[in-house]
Amino acid sequence: MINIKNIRKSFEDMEAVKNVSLHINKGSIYGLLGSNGAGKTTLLKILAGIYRQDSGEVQIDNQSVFENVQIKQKIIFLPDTLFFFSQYTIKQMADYYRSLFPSWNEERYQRLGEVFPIDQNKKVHRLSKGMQRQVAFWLTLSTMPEVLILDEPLDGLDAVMRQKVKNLLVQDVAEREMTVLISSHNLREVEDICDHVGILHHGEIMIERDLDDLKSDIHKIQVAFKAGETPAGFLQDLDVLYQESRGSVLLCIVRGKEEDVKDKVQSFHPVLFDILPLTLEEIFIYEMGDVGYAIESIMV
Ligand SMILES: Nc1ncnc2c1ncn2[C@@H]1O[C@H](COP(=O)(O)OP(=O)(O)OP(=O)(O)O)[C@@H](O)[C@H]1O
Repeated sequence: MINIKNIRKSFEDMEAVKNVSLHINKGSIYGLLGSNGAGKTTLLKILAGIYRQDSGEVQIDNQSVFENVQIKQKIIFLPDTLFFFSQYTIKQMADYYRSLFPSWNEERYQRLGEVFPIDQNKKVHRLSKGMQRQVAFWLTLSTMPEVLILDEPLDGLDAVMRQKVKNLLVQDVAEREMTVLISSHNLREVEDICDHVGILHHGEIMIERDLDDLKSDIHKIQVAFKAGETPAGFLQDLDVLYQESRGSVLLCIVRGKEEDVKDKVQSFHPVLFDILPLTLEEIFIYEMGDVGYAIESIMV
């Protein structure tokens, strides 16, 4: 559905996106993660047709996005800094969206008024930051987008509202195969809804995988040996991303299939051995460490 091929984008002499390729299937929720300044927002804006890439292709349903009005009516980009016309009420903003998007669904708009309990006659600018974000989702989801591009989408929402919004997103994906691309630093928030993740660093995609596959391929192990000494060859046998000693216990983050890691560790006859899954946040931290993003003593 979304195909990005070898795109590059520079701002003056600074290359923000370097030869990025991505494929996002229809009906999937893709988490775009990355360090500060990695190029996430630039990539999202290229995909939304706001920026034009310097080279490469960006296609949705096999059509180029930039200056393509038809495709742009199917996409909504919700930036981290929201825009509303000053002086407009929610109702007036809804009129504007209604005129802009042929796919606007009035029944959905009215139903979502129960999820977002805000008076439609209120001026959007006078609402709190979190309430403005609720309005943004209210209007956005009423347009029934085929592709939803979200930059830090849950910022400012309270815990109940975050859950409600996540449920609405998942519901639209399940019921009408909406495709969602989310960029967020809040990995705990995106972990439970994304099915794919891509990690961007210095403008390049480091990892792009199905989230379950990614999680099944990286583990935290705690291991200790008789006499407190790590046997020669133990670490060389494993694909270690990070290691730290705590007394006689060695803590490691290792890549590999769980069964293979278990077999290798057990062949060294440890007196203590635990293998634990990692959260997406931990995977992100250790993968970033592997490409030289400083991590020290952050084992959790
Ligand atoms: N309009 C612009 N003009 C010049 N440089 C820009 C512009 N927009 C982004 N950049 C630069 O491009 C790089 C990538 O920025 P971008 O906003 O895409 O990163 P990001 O991954 O979204 O970062 P963050 O997580 O901090 O929001 C940064 O070095 C930034 O300074």
